[in-house]
Amino acid sequence: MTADATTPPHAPGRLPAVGHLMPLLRDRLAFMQELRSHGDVVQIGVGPRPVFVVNSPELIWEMLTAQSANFSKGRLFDKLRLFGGSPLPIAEGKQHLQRRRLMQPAFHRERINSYIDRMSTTAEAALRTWEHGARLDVLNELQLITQGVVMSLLFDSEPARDPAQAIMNSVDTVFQAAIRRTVSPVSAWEGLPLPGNRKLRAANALLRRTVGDIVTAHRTDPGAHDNVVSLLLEARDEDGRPLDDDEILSEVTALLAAGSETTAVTMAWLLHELGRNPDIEERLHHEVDTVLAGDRLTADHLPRLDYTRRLVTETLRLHNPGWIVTRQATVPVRLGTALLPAGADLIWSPYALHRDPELYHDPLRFDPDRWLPERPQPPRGAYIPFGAGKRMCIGDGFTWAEATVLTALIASRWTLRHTPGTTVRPVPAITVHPSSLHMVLEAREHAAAREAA
Ligand code: HEM
Repeated sequence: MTADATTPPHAPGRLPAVGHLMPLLRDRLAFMQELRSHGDVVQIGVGPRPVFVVNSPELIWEMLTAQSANFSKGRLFDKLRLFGGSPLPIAEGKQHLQRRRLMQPAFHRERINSYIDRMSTTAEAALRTWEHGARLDVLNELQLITQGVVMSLLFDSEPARDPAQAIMNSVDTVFQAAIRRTVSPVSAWEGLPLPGNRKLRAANALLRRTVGDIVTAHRTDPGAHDNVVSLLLEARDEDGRPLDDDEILSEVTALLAAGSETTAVTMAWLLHELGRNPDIEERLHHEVDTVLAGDRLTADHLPRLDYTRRLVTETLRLHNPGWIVTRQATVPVRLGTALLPAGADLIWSPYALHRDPELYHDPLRFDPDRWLPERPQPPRGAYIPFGAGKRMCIGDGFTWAEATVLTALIASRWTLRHTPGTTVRPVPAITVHPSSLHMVLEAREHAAAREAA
């Protein structure tokens, strides 16, 4: 270690015993963004617990790639064990590698192309229920759609709307409990029979029952399916051992949780931006009308939906669903000039990174054209909506396809208008979701007729 390596500085405003709990409770997102100005790695206090926030893109990249062996997933993921077991997002070491290898085939590019038809069918069924003039709870609706899409990947089928809503509410309850426990400085209350803990147990029981029924149905007729559950049922580890029901259940529940909320939130922000940027919406409509030309959307259309993809790229920058990703140092480490002891808790924030004014010109402006190839691109590590390295999101290709399909299908038929006087705020829970986002549906043929009149 060289002489200039030191313990990172404390962020200003730390109070005895509570640390930076006040700004974290008051406005977590503003606090995380403000930390950048205090250094590449900054120390904050979550109550008495020190946490190191990594702000520089080079060091985040280094932590996730070259030095990834020195870190475990950390506190947030530990709390996500509430979903049960040690599925892929939580598994460590050899177990992680084995599970990743096992699941990877389900996420190969060719497989994803084969899902596009299922994605369209699921989305179109939901869009057929939309009515001109109706006021839509955008996030809830998109959660149901994206959950349906992930279910079709996992099981080839979707539950009816009521069970789907119940599953979604349960996932939400577990997520909320995990984030509360991550930012809470004490954990003594976690095992007490409090209303929140009882609700958590009920939510978990419902998830395990519903998903368990589907797994059992697959077991009784294993050859009848070609999906992630059948892949997991056929899998064997190095010793030829199959996964047991609990392991399958926790993998499936984790994919359901990781894969629906994130994409739903991204799509909700995208529709919010379209609603307040009519010029961007018009360009999207033009592209979708030209490329689809009234045909059913297929995998062949996707590479030609250029503007749509830039729109998704920009949404994943400005409105990245992740505001906190955790790690824990398993050995003493050095990141840049920061020396961190073994056991140190670290976090990085995709949300704050993607809004860093040193990395992006006019960072708060929603501008899909900043991703035109002729424009200067941000440096390595500055745009990592899906993380990086061996723990990078396994669902990245799936998400690009799904978000492009959903955007194109919605834009080909619908315009969503904000209701006058609405203000939409970002709420940092497990993802950064929009506060209440209700929009009015306008069928495009009605909008065209209105403009012509
Ligand atoms: C907008 C959509 C999404 C975003 C922004 C997102 C983001 C992320 C990020 C940042 C990580 C890495 C976390 C870390 O480094 O600790 C991750 C991991 C993961 N994601 Fe996603 N994700 C999205 C969609 C999906 C989908 C659709 C699926 C599956 C259907 C999925 C499944 C997973 C899994 C299983 C992991 C753990 C991978 C591993 O540890 O090997 N995600 N995601």
